[in-house]
Amino acid sequence: MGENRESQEAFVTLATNDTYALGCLVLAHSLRRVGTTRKLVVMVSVGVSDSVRGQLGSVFDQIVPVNVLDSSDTCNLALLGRPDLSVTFTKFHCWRLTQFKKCVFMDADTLVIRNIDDLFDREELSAAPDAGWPDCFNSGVFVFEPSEDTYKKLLDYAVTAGSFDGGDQGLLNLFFKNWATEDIKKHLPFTYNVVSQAFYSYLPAFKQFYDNIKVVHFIGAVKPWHHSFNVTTRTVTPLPSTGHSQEFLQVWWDIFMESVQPYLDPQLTLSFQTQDPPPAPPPPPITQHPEPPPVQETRPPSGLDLYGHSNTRGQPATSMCILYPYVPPRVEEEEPAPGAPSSAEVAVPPVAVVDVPIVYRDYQVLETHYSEEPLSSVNPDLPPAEHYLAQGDLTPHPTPTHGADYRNGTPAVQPEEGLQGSPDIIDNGATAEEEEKRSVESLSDSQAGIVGDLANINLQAGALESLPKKDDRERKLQWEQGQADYMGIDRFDNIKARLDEKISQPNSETKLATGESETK
Ligand SMILES: O=c1ccn([C@@H]2O[C@H](COP(=O)(O)OP(=O)(O)O[C@H]3O[C@H](CO)[C@@H](O)[C@H](O)[C@H]3O)[C@@H](O)[C@H]2O)c(=O)[nH]1
Ligand SMILES: [Mn+2]
Repeated sequence: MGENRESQEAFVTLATNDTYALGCLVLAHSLRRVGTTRKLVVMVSVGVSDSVRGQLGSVFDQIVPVNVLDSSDTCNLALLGRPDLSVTFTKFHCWRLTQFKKCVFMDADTLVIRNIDDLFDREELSAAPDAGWPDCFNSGVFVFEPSEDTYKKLLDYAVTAGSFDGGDQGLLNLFFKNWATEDIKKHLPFTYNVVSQAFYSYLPAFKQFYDNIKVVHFIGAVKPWHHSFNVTTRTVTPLPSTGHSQEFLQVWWDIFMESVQPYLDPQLTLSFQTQDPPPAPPPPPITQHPEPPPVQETRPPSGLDLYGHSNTRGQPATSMCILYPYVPPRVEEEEPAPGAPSSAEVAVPPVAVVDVPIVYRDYQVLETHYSEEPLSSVNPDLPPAEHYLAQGDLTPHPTPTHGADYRNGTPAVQPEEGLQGSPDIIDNGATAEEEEKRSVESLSDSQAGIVGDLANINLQAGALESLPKKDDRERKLQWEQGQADYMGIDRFDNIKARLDEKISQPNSETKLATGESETK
């Protein structure tokens, strides 16, 4: 493979704000770790601060500024009447990277587990099937050939045809409409874009092909950076009902903690805080932009609910609270004074809250087959959400496992270890239940943004579980028809627990248990 070819091919990603840029940083480091020989390019819009751009520059070969809506472009002028599609079209700017012959676009919420440079042997438009509708491709990973002409055609098409899902994926699937039937070589194996639903929708396949997984894609409204991370146990606590796999969340966080977090500009972190800022950490090793730009006050506007979070589910959402944890840079621990609590004993809660527009479809599993009520309306007969918060009912069955240890050069994923069930004891001696309670109690109002939202989800789930149970056979039938009760008995953590149980008994038949938990 000539060096020339390698310099003409690139992985491309996109961030329109600092939060997604964190994802881009982890993605780029994951690509470097598997030894890619291709260029890394990130497209950024004005929403990405100078400070974060500086950090992007340390791992990407090129940072390409793009406009969300460029009024100097005649095609884009037509789009001014369609602000809903503006972020969508930002992705299409990748076709303008004509300094490259071939590229692979990757969403900021993807994570590379194994080398995927062989993708450059594929043609435009190659992509993997979408788990939700396999005759469509998922637009989180795709091979394309940059061309101004294609870019213009895409925009023209967008203005006339529009996108059936309001996002780029709907539009790209209409534009490349022969993908499903024309050329099987353009169907990437699913292992090049394993979306989170796969972890619970087809567990035997997940287990069978686990070793081949090359790219994990954390689709949906809840992203890896929304989770909280315990600096003592160095484990991430999965949020319920996202479908994200614990072990891949852990891989994401291991990379974040190792290669991204220590270099974040502390002033940037502080500028996002709304309440109770923690003591300022020492300056990070890299500060490329000593004067960060002024960042808008992000205190939640009035009119939001108890948790400072607008409950807009079911309506086109305009903003949500996004959390990412403040974790102090790793410093050599001094001997703690005898009896004094070590700072490392306390789980560091998330503190940052920023407003981020949501224009993408919400994959969070919110549908239910029991309730007629839209989930956005909370049942007034139920206890208030604080009741559930007080009971620590947010993460019912955390199953901490340890992910890959890149630092020791061990493989990115160790399937046997990862797939085995994990003890319910967290490293520091607390039981999972205690740990969970403590982490919930330690949340301040500002931090409760997304947690409050998830509390509402659980509130619904709690209500559903108290309803009379449906006939088992009927439910099994529903499962087979793809109508699993994701909010209740078929919740991801329930299924995972059952799977763990099966796996820990290797001779027993592994099957999807959809009925009552079996008696043994
Ligand atoms: O405010 C935003 C939103 C999105 N993005 C970028 O756009 C990508 C797509 O958004 P994402 O939140 O990852 O969407 P998904 O949850 O993955 O949802 C699906 O639907 C999207 C819209 O059709 C497609 O872009 C995705 O590839 C597809 O997986 C992100 O990864 C980022 O690179 C931003 O930079 N800022
Ligand atoms: Mn995505």
